[in-house]
Amino acid sequence: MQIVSVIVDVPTMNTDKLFDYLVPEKWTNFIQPGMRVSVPFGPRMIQGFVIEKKDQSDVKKLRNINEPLDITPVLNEELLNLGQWLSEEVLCLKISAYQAMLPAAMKAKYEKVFHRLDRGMNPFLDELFGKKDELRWDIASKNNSLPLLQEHIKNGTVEIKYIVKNKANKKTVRMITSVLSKDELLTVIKNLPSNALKQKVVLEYLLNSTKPIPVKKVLEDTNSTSTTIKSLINKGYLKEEIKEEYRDPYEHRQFQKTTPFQLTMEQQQVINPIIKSIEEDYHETFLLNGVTGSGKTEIYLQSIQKVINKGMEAIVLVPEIALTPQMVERFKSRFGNDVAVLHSGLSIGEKYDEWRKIQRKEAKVVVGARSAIFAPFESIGIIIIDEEHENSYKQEENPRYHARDVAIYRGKLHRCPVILGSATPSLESFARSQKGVYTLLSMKKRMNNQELPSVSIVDMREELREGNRSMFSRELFEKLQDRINKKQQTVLFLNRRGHSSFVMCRDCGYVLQCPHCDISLTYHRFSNQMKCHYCGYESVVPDQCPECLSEHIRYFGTGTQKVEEELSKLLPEARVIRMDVDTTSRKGSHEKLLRHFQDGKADILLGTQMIAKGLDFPNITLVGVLSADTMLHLPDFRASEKTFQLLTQVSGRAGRHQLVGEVVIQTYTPEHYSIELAGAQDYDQFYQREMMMRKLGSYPPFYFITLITVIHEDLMKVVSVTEKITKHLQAKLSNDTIILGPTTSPIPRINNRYRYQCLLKYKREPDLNKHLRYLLEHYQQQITSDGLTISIDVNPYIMM
Ligand SMILES: Nc1ncnc2c1ncn2[C@@H]1O[C@H](COP(=O)(O)OP(=O)(O)OP(=O)(O)O)[C@@H](O)[C@H]1O
Ligand SMILES: [Zn+2]
Ligand SMILES: [Zn+2]
Repeated sequence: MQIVSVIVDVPTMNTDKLFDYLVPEKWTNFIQPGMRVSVPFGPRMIQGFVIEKKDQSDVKKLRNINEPLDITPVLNEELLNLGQWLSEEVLCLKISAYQAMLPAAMKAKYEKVFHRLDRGMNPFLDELFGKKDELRWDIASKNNSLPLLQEHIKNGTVEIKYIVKNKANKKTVRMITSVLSKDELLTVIKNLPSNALKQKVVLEYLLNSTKPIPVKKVLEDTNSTSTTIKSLINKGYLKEEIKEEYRDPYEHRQFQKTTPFQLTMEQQQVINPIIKSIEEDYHETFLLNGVTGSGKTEIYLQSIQKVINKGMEAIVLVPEIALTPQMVERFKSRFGNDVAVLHSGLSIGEKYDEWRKIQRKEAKVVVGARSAIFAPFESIGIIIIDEEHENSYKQEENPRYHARDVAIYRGKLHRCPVILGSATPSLESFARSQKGVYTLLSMKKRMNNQELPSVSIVDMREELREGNRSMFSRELFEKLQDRINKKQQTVLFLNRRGHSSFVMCRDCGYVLQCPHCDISLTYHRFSNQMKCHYCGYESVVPDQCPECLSEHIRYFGTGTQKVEEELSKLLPEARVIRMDVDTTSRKGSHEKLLRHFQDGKADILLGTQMIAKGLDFPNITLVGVLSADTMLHLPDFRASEKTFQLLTQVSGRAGRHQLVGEVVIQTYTPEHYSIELAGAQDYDQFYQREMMMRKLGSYPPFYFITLITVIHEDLMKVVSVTEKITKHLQAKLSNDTIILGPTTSPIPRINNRYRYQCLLKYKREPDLNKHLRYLLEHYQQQITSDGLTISIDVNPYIMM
């Protein structure tokens, strides 16, 4: 008897365990762990992952699996174990861990159908089903036939079936070739009846080709129809075949092959220990701390080359926002078709195809955003995380994992190096390098010994005092003019995070709020509407203050559009490219805008976070930061760190090649240490200062933190559940652990649901996850049926 244990696609705590099923004889040898199967679960068919095979089960009456959904396993043994580990580490359901590892196309899609059981005479069913046995739910619903069908289900003439659909479809193309020799073809053509003109054209077209040609191309080139082709196939002159084709997002791009650079002394020193660990097969985590433009990417490329030479594979993670065409190009130009790329700009089908290249070992290197850490490689020789300090490596929904932790887990298993690279490492990572947990590798010099750009910090309060009301300080404006005269390029950076355009009454100070969330509405200039970024609520912009009826109500804050307008007034001759969510939402637009800038078709690149990273253009000699401190005031203990990192990153875009760079940072709080030290580009000093603050506040890296948020529409309930959770943990956890709460969350209400939280700070709580799991189980009933949400974030990056 063949039995398999399956994790089923039902996302609740109750079902977060293995269910046993029998494997019908015909599939005994076929079914393997890691395959997806469809299985009966209650009255439905659902998708599941086979975790293990066994001969015995404690369950008496087992049901059969319905059918396999894969030919080969989609999760290998390593990934199956990794999912188990992940679910324990971040307290998520196993099914969500496994789903996170696969491309979206492989998530189950369910279809409900009615199945006719009685073939007798029934006019209603005859009409509804026609000659078929099955009828799709949505069609029945459209016909308003559901109530009558319900009757038939009750008396057993119809049943409901659930079908698990595979969304993961492969792209295929129809190809044709001639099966005749050239001479035979010529004879056929000669003997064709005179009215078979079209057939003649097609056969003549195929005279000179021996390889299969896509049908589509033949039709286009000969201006014929598929009927013509079909009759030629029927006559036995042509042969048709179906070929699978990858959707290649970079199909139309040419990549010029690059060769490795001769490494500088500093680069050589840094790469030696990495190569040693590749050659001698041991795991080590390196923190590669190199200033912007010091040549970190070249270190990655040459290390990967070593790995490929050994016949092994490489994973490279890049923050989503930095997965620019320029970045992809650097890898594709060095390794050609060995590179697969995974990021959110690809369509579902393209992602699926890139993933399959990896699974089939047709790619050696994957360059991708966070989830590429689960690439199904089997002999990994190196894992690289570029810009390791980026918060986007933490997933902010279940499973709430951090790619860095997964990287180190896999690195240990594969006995290979893990490289964390950054000009501004996260405080946690740098602290670990100081303690010797990670090996620190530093590069302090830029290529060609080019100086880091000089930074000047401008106090915008001073500007205002001296009568300058513009969003540009006099210094920045002068420099902007100067670059335009010199035909050099400028990057203007506007920090939008934590800073949106809101509408305020100038008389009474009233700010327009979302009626469902305790947060102000954002003004959208293009549609002239107010929008809530949390729940999607929209309203028109009022021309009167709802509070005091004053007409002096208008929007504040600086959006990229507003800056663009101002630029066109002050510097009408400047050619500006604006890059933000609005101008880059269309596929390929990001790439196009950057190419424009690179080709010198613009003087100023104006943008948000998305231009802070990865840009490496020789003609950029000025970087202006319009509003350095907007992030500083967020209720987040990492606010200073984020500000420092971002300012350093943006500044690093200037003067990377021959020309010298300058940076102007505008701020209202020039005395804040994160701005001052970003200006001085002094990471070490910043690290010392910030560590002191973290120690004072009992924050990471001195303490671990876990954030519990309770959400429900009934405020009383939220308060009482949070209180009970806090009490429970107070009783269970050690006295050294700090428990803050219950308190309202920084955003107290989203979409009419109230939010309370409890923050844990601890040095050692080996049983914490056990206690937390107990709480989740305890509230399971209310979570499934009463709309209660308890979100647990181990090592949170968003404190709202
Ligand atoms: N050994 C070398 N010889 C000559 N040029 C090099 C060498 N290494 C790197 N470069 C070039 O120097 C420039 C900066 O290098 P790179 O972009 O790799 O730096 P980085 O540290 O990754 O920068 P950032 O973190 O700021 O993006 C690039 O144009 C790169 O091609
Ligand atoms: Zn008012
Ligand atoms: Zn809202």
